[in-house]
Amino acid sequence: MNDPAPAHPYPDSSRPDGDPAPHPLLAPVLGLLGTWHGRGEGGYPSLDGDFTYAQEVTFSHDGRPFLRYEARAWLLGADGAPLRPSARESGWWRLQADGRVESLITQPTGIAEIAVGTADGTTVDLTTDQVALAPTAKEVGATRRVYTLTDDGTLTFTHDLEAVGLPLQHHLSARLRRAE
Ligand code: HEM
Repeated sequence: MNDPAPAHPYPDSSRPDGDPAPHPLLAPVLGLLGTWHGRGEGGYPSLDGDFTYAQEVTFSHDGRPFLRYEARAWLLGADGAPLRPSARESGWWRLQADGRVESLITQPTGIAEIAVGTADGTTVDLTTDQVALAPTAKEVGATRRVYTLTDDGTLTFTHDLEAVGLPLQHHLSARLRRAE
């Protein structure tokens, strides 16, 4: 008979002062570690009007020089109550010695992105390097994601989108507060 599976000996941490200690290359993104909650607004010229959403975003690490990234959003009604689940995505942000970031992000809508950019301790700015689309995915050409930590502990997020034949432009903006 097999032994019962042991607990994972290398759990993720979402704290800068936790165990394991973050890898030194994570220095420019330490301020992102943790779980964030907040609200945002979105729209796109091809859509019927704008929308309001809530989002939960988590950045964690296992001591190696990459972040694990996970984001879930849900749409909100005019009264602020949840309407339905919306976009979710997860991925990996690989920190390089010169502050460059290489990220791999996938979505259940059939879109896989590789985005590259920089992290400087306050802002992470990622622009598409490559997009791969599943056969039935919507046509997405590029994105730009900018995350900014402000002095009052807010994480602002903007997401520009080039899709369905339209040029790169605003799709989302949100303000998030740390939940833990
Ligand atoms: C917080 C995250 C996001 C939210 C709340 C959101 C919300 C929405 C909503 C409400 C729609 C309209 C269709 C529907 O009702 O489901 C939509 C369409 C779309 N979104 Fe997003 N989205 C998010 C992230 C993304 C990301 C990361 C991408 C691409 C990388 C993306 C690409 C698209 C595309 C291609 C469409 C279809 C446009 C069209 O067919 O005209 N979205 N999004």
